[in-house]
Amino acid sequence: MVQVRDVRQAPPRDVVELTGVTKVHPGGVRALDGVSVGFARGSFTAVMGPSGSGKSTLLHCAAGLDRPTSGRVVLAGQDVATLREPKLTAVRRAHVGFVFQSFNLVDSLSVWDNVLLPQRLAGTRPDRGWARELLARVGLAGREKARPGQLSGGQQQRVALARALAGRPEVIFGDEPTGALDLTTGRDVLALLRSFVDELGATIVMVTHDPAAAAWADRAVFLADGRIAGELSSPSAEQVSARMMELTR
Ligand SMILES: Nc1ncnc2c1ncn2[C@@H]1O[C@H](COP(=O)(O)OP(=O)(O)OP(=O)(O)O)[C@@H](O)[C@H]1O
Repeated sequence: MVQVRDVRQAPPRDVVELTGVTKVHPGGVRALDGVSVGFARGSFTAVMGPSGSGKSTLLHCAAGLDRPTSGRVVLAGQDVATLREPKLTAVRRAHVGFVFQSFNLVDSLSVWDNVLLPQRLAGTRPDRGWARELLARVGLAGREKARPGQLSGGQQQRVALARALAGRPEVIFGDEPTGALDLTTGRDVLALLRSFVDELGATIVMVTHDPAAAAWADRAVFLADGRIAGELSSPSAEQVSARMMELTR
């Protein structure tokens, strides 16, 4: 019998979907081994796992920064695993926002120009009203003219958060976004990420080593030896720590 899906009960569409993704790095390291995982629109996912388990490789493949050896990566409706440059860069610029551990702001540009830079690179007209709203939301209204070097680490990361969302991307990837921040500042950044999801409908995928950071997510996905090793929904820091202990045993 042909199954017809009832669209009224359709689950939220995955913004990013990896199917059977394997990545063998130069030198023969199999960093990902048949990974299948999806990230639903409007969700916040933490990707966790022991050192060397493939978290960064997963993030890079999911974001179209790296190409898998085999498998499919559908991002915003396109299989980025097979796209060639410059189309791949164009898709990434149009649909993906990034937040890194080391902020990655351009020191020679003002806060304002940093926030608008991805849209300018993508060749789209920056939405200045939205950028202003985002800077206010992250607590930096009035600091548009400052240079990154004049700001604290927490403030720089908040500029990066506004930048990540300024182009209204389909998904924001975070690579240890709180890794360089102290506890309180890191918590502020996580609260902002949470509010982006809850209040603005953003989709966030964040690699982290920190169980307390993962507890801000709707879901924690675990990797071990390049494979999915389970997940937790609405995880607590204690549950995440316990799972990590099992994986590193
Ligand atoms: N560019 C590369 N060339 C060769 N090997 C690589 C490359 N990048 C990653 N690897 C290897 O792939 C495996 C997975 O690395 P990856 O950085 O994805 O793991 P990770 O879980 O993010 O680690 P960590 O938590 O230490 O950052 C490791 O064995 C690593 O040494």
